[in-house]
Amino acid sequence: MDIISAIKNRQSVKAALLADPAPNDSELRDLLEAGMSAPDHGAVRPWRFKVIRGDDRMRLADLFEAALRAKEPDADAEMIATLRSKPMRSPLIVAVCAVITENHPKVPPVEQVVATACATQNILQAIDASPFGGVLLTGWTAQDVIVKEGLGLAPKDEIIGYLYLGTPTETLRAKKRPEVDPFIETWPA
Ligand SMILES: Cc1cc2nc3c(=O)[nH]c(=O)nc-3n(C[C@H](O)[C@H](O)[C@H](O)COP(=O)(O)O)c2cc1C
Repeated sequence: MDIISAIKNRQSVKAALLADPAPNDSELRDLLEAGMSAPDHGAVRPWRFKVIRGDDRMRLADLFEAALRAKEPDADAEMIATLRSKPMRSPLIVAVCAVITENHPKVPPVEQVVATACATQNILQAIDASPFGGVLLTGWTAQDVIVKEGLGLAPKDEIIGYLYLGTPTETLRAKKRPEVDPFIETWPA
């Protein structure tokens, strides 16, 4: 497939449809390397990839639970169990983070977030071109300071999302994408 068709046909795979085998360390490195060609004002390289594999997903579940208990002391067992189950859906998670350089003379925090998002998209595109599948998910935990701290981040930093990875258990059906024309305007009108 040519590159333009590959971009137009990329799609995510539901986390629950991602099973073993997940990319091994070498395969994952190759996928993450696609992030290195993201546009990046000032070459700040704000992205960090926290790899959480196999049983270590339980540690992420522990962190999510601690954050929930702090946020909602009355959280019941069902809420806790639902949250804890999230990281267990796929065999491998990469928390894609932006470590923000504050007071950068040229590159405001929003541009560092955008650069990390661009890196994420490159990685999603690489995943789509591989035998593996992936999806970027967030939820409230991505903004939570306890989760950030547990992942080794400061409150100023951002969790762009949790990239769930594995091998798709179903063949994907092509998705219909929106027509681009409604999104195009000539300015000034
Ligand atoms: C920053 C970000 C966070 C997202 N978080 C969620 C999420 O928490 N839950 C969800 O169902 N989709 C979320 N999505 C959307 C999915 O990643 C995905 O794009 C969506 O399932 C549609 O699939 P597609 O990529 O094939 O169009 C998020 C997307 C982005 C860019």
